[in-house]
Amino acid sequence: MTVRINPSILSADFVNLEDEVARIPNADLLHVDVMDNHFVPNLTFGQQMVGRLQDVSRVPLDLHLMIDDPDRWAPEFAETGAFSVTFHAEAALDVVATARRLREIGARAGLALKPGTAVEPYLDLLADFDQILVMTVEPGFGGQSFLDSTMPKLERLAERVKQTGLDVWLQVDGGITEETIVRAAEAGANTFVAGSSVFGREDPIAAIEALRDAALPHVH
Ligand SMILES: O=C(CO)[C@H](O)[C@H](O)COP(=O)(O)O
Ligand SMILES: [Co+2]
Repeated sequence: MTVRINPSILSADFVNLEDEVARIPNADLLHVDVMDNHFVPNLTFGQQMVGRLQDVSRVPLDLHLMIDDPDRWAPEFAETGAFSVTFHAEAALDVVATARRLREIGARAGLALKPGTAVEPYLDLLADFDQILVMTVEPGFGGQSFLDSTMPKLERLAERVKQTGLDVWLQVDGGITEETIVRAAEAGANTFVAGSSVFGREDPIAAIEALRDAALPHVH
């Protein structure tokens, strides 16, 4: 069974990012939250910054785009060489065309769903995606509490992934701790984003391993 732990740089010290990135050598991917102050009420990184993070990180980048017009911008972020690019279904005009562009550029294509967004319209589109991100908090800020109400959506996705035999990673993001990671793993997640419970700890390497150990017995 595979458990992926992707620390979110949103909870790191923004004036020491190169040092912060070096604190998580045992992470699977570095989760980078791109926010445009329109899709969410917060502003973080642009392409130039993402490109520099890519240069200094030995861990590949997992971009989470919380931006308007991903049809236009997601491919441009993929051009930075990111390992995966995940955009929000609520913001996109054509989720399949955008996913195909990402794959053409060489990035894994991800689709994110806010807590209130239904999964049903996307269940037949899984073949076009490499991962689905079920947001377990409202996007915009780190340090919020995990929403259990999102777990049925994850269960439905896990069931469909199993039925189809597709290799689609199921990611959760928001409020992941050593306790909530168990519930998310039981519901079908295998890829876990953690901001405050990694970068907020004195020993992020140990925090990553603790999360991994907590999830491992429960992933499907
Ligand atoms: O996408 C995000 C917020 O929109 C972040 O990735 C997420 O909130 C991580 O932070 P924490 O683990 O502290 O909840
Ligand atoms: Co995120």
